[in-house]
Amino acid sequence: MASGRLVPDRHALPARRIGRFALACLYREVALAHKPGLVTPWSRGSHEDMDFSTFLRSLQSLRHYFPEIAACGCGRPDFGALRSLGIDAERHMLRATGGINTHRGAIFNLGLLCAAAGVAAAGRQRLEPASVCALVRESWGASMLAAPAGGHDEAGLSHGQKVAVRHGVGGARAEAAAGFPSAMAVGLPAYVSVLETTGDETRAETQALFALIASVDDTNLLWRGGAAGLAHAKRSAADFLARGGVLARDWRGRVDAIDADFRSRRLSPGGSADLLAVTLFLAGVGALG
Ligand SMILES: CC(C)(COP(=O)(O)OP(=O)(O)OC[C@H]1O[C@@H](n2cnc3c(N)ncnc32)[C@H](O[C@H]2O[C@H](COP(=O)(O)OP(=O)(O)OP(=O)(O)O)[C@@H](O)[C@H]2O)[C@@H]1O)[C@@H](O)C(=O)NCCC(=O)NCCS
Ligand SMILES: Nc1ncnc2[nH]cnc12
Repeated sequence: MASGRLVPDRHALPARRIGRFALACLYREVALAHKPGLVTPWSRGSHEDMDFSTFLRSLQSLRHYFPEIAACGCGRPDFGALRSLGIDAERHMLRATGGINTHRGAIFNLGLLCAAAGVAAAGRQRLEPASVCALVRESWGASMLAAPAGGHDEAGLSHGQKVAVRHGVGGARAEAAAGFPSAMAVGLPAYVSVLETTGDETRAETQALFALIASVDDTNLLWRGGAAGLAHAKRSAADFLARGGVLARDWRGRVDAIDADFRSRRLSPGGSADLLAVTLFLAGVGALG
């Protein structure tokens, strides 16, 4: 694939549509009311340093990034071109939030999916969940595993890298490099099944989030709670699902109880929240083509 950001004008419209849709998916994730340990419009969850307005500022700072990376995808870029857009976007986000990491995972995951949707749109291929995920895996999977991480502290390691070393998990990079197996095999089926049964977006989103928490090795949970924290969060989510999930009559009360428990343990499933936004993107990508 050739590197380069120059994009012919005929790609501007689909790229804008793809990028705006990614932003809308991120908005739906943070706006979802009942979530365990995560920021909502009414709660900081397990976070002292951010709230809903921090996320809105972050989204505002990313409004050009997603259309831009989708447009870049139309030119069939190599990973280096995408990476430099991603690192720029991280900088904008950190400036807008006063140094708080709201969307680093999403900049990476949804950035890659926007670029893949751009590749497909430019090649007049149908936009489908499996094909855009396969494009991410086949086009950039090997390069993203080989690239150094963007988020560094004084020791030069991101939180994700530190827990990868300690606990041997792959995190955001392994998920994207494999073509988003958690979103495809866990988040999307849970979302689609509840949406078909109930017609209720909120319940479908909540069920998908819990299915993801029950199955993903979320490096945020590992960072904050260690192996015991991750295991506890997975068990709580699996138990919620086993008792009927969002199809149970008292589901909101049960989510709120799990939220209180996560907050008391300072647990936050930020990686699963990002993968909920990825799931929503995949659920709607077919309508963008
Ligand atoms: C490739 C990078 C994304 C680097 O990833 P790395 O694995 O090195 O780790 P992190 O920098 O720690 O970030 C990865 C974030 O990905 C999310 N995530 C976690 N687990 C998974 C998973 N299994 N699958 C998918 N995604 C996952 C998660 O994001 C959320 O957490 C963020 C908050 O994190 P953190 O700052 O650690 O949180 P706090 O607990 O609040 O910290 P303290 O309060 O304790 O200080 C939040 O933003 C969510 O989004 C992970 O955190 C990337 O950094 C990189 O290389 N970027 C360069 C750009 C690039 O290459 N772009 C390519 C083209 S787009
Ligand atoms: N709603 C949310 N709360 C906390 N961290 C997150 N990372 C992504 N979405 C999040």
